[in-house]
Amino acid sequence: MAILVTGGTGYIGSHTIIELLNEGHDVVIVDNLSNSKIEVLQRIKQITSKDFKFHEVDILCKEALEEIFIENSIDAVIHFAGLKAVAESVVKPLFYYDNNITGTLVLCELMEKYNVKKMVFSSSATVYRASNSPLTEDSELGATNPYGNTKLMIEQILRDLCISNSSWGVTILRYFNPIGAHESGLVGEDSVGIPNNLMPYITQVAVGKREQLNIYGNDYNTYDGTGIRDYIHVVDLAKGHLRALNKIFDEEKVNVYNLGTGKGYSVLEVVHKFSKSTGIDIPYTFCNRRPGDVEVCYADSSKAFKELGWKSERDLEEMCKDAWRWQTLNPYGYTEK
Ligand SMILES: NC(=O)c1ccc[n+]([C@@H]2O[C@H](COP(=O)([O-])OP(=O)(O)OC[C@H]3O[C@@H](n4cnc5c(N)ncnc54)[C@H](O)[C@@H]3O)[C@@H](O)[C@H]2O)c1
Ligand SMILES: O=c1ccn([C@@H]2O[C@H](COP(=O)(O)OP(=O)(O)O[C@H]3O[C@H](CO)[C@H](O)[C@H](O)[C@H]3O)[C@@H](O)[C@H]2O)c(=O)[nH]1
Repeated sequence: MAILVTGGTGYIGSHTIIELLNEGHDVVIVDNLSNSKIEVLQRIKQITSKDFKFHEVDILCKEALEEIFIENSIDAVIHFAGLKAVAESVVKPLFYYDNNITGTLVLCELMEKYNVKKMVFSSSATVYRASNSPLTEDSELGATNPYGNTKLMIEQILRDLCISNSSWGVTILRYFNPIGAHESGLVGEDSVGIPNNLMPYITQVAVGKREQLNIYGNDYNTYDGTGIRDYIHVVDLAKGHLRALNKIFDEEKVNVYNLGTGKGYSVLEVVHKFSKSTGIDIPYTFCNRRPGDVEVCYADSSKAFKELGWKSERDLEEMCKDAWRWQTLNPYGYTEK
């Protein structure tokens, strides 16, 4: 198939493209490089020895995006492009609503115009109220910040599109906490500035870029007091997209799947596993809870296994080792320094 990948130079997109190319798909990438680096394209080529197309285009720019639909015969779209920093979304809601929602509307309008009505969409576990883990796809929904609202709104837009015309087919994937990197150490997460997320912060402490990890809260009602999440290896997550692609041509128009491991780990467990896997101690200090954080969040991913034949295969140790390999081989990410 020929797949248009929006946001394809980003963290999850780049890993997914490697899997798509390895399975023989044709790939056209569109990304405005607002949160990614062009160097990743060389790395993908190095790993796969395959060619693909790249367009530096903002998906809000309808004319430029339309050119891509005119020039390429596309079968389906995997839509990763979006802004994802929760705290930033609280400060800049209009920026987030515009980029994520207007961007999706422009994309869908062109998909309809050029009769490309099949999409896999990146949603998030953040759409759940998250009070009752394990979370199934039917758990109660509700977002607490503009970023989460954009995901919920886009899910609704895609549902309405499928109701409007039966030739639309959409698979919504709700990711839990992707971490790790490609085993080659050539492709990984290149956080801009101070990382918000746990694993990139840990690896930056390990490499000496940051002094210590701040653990946000040790007074949660969990066995060691720290928050529990469902960490999933980014390569397992990427592989889930290939299984999801088969589903968009199905009878059922909208399908929703959790992509997680089904297992929750506390912050302290992740820190200890990282130290054990790499031999590096991570100094940490406990501080206040981070506003908006939930206590426990992990997936019931049995639906993805039943219907897509997908399940995660890599364990926490592999996630830590791969994240560390990426960090040590690329202390400054994709840039030299
Ligand atoms: N990483 C996570 O923890 C996580 C969890 C759940 C859901 N998601 C979702 O998965 C998707 C991919 O996440 P990621 O971690 O790879 O993020 P990322 O920031 O690494 O990748 C997103 C890519 O989209 C591009 N982009 C953003 N706005 C664009 C626009 N208007 N036009 C063109 N390109 C644009 C960015 O430059 C970036 O390369 C996002 O939609 C994100 O919300 C991520
Ligand atoms: O420096 C840090 C960073 C994180 N944490 C803790 O580590 C856990 C994981 O935090 P992350 O920021 O890595 O991940 P979140 O679960 O908070 O959020 C991520 O996963 C969600 C899906 O579950 C959403 O997609 C969200 O956008 C994405 O950032 C939380 O308990 C958090 O409090 C720390 O203690 N110190």
